[in-house]
Amino acid sequence: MNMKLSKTLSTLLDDPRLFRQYAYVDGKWTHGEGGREEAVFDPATGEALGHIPWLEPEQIRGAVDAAEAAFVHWRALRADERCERLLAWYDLLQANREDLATIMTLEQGKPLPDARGEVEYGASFVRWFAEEGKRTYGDTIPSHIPNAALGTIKEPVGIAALITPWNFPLAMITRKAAAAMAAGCPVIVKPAGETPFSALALAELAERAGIPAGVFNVVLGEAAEVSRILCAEERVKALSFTGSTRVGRLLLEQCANTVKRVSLELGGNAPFIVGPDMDPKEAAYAAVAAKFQTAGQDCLAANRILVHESIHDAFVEQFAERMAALTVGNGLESEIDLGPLIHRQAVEKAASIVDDAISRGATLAAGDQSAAPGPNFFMPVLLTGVTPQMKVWNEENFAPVAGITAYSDDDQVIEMANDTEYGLAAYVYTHDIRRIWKLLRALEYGMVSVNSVKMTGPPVPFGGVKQSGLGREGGITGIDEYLETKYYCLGALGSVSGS
Ligand SMILES: NC(=O)c1ccc[n+]([C@@H]2O[C@H](COP(=O)([O-])OP(=O)(O)OC[C@H]3O[C@@H](n4cnc5c(N)ncnc54)[C@H](O)[C@@H]3O)[C@@H](O)[C@H]2O)c1
Ligand SMILES: N[C@@H](CC=O)C(=O)O
Repeated sequence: MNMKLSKTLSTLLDDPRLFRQYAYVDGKWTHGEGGREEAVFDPATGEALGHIPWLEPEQIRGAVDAAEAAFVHWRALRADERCERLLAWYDLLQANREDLATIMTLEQGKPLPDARGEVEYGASFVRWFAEEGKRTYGDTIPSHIPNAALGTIKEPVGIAALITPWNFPLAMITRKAAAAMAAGCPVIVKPAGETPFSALALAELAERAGIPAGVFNVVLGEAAEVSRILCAEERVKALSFTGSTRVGRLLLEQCANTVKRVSLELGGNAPFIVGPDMDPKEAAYAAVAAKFQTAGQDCLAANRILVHESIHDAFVEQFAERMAALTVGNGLESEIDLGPLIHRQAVEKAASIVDDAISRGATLAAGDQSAAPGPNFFMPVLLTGVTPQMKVWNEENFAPVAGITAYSDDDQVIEMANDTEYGLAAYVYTHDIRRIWKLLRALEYGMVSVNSVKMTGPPVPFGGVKQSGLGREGGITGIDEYLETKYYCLGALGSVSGS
């Protein structure tokens, strides 16, 4: 392990113990028994921030043993007792917000204000589910059987494996883990190899909050190997995955043998529809906000911007002006709007998407890559004349590449917007109530946001349709992913049971 570089990250923290370079299993910081490890890089500078061990298969199964043992006690706690421990975790997340944000900016690259926002956002799920755990009500069922009482109770499903991506390294964990833990389930988190340190800081704070050993575990290792073991394990009852549709499909297949509960939050290809009645400037500013957050590496990023032909040119002009004002640089510096992309392959993918669009007739309206401040940076790009034949239309570009297309009427834009295998989120900008209702109903998306860039938060049932996923996270439905419904029939009660 490179102590000099590790020291560099820890010296930036008020509490250096939040920077951990071990896995966390059964309440213990754990190294890999086979000596395998992986370096973690700052995408802004390319420097190694530290190293993480890869656990061996037996150690991954050891995490399942630990979770199995912890389940007995954790599920037996009253909901309000679990709530207290989760609220203590929430308080610690808030108290350590600045350090958590620094760790996140260093490993993920997003600007520090965005990282602070994500810590706040991630913590909000812990508070929400801490409370929601007290409301996992069952039902009373009017009996059709003589002298019987019927009903349901909710029980924790069991051990949950949580596999998460690098673009939101903290909130994608807490949205799952807090729901599972509030329901009474222990969790085994497998974070992305690019951003493990946020997950490990969460583990450190969970321990300080009094979450018992084995309830919150973080395993590290070769992604495909770890996932295969967790999916094959019969004792793991639920898998919740956030990441690409490609990997989501693989994991769904791998969970078939043990018939697990599977929740998938996968890729998006969000249309951003602008109606003819909109002020071009208002709509363009909103579209820039919906496109460039986290440098476009957001499942909710506006991927295809569809603008009514009557205001198309004015919209493009306003969009370009607003986009030109965005600053690109190291997220630790002040006044930065876009940090780096996660790694060099992401930059290469973005460049190939732009080249493909230009070769198929799109116009490069803005986006000079010679101004990029480093090899992992990609300057915002504006393409006009985008068509369905282009990758920028069909693929989730996950980069600061905006593609704009003109349309002529509502029926056409509905067809265009739905022309994708994805169905996560869609944006609609118009003040015409009839158009709003028509689009809202016709769009094949799990979430539709009208005249608002911000759409997420703890009360929201977050999730997609089509190949964007299965299930919902957050909201009153989020905890159901970790609960079984047990039906009971109490027979031979005598006439007192009523109906
Ligand atoms: N719908 C949502 O809520 C949501 C939220 C955030 C990100 N995402 C999606 O995530 C994607 C970007 O994240 P990413 O690049 O980290 O995704 P990814 O699918 O490459 O990786 C996600 C996780 O899966 C692991 N993984 C990678 N390859 C694997 C394999 N072969 N077998 C098992 N596990 C494997 C990774 O280590 C990581 O932990 C985008 O498609 C984005 O839209 C979706
Ligand atoms: N912004 C999304 C994460 C997608 O990448 C969220 O709020 O969950």
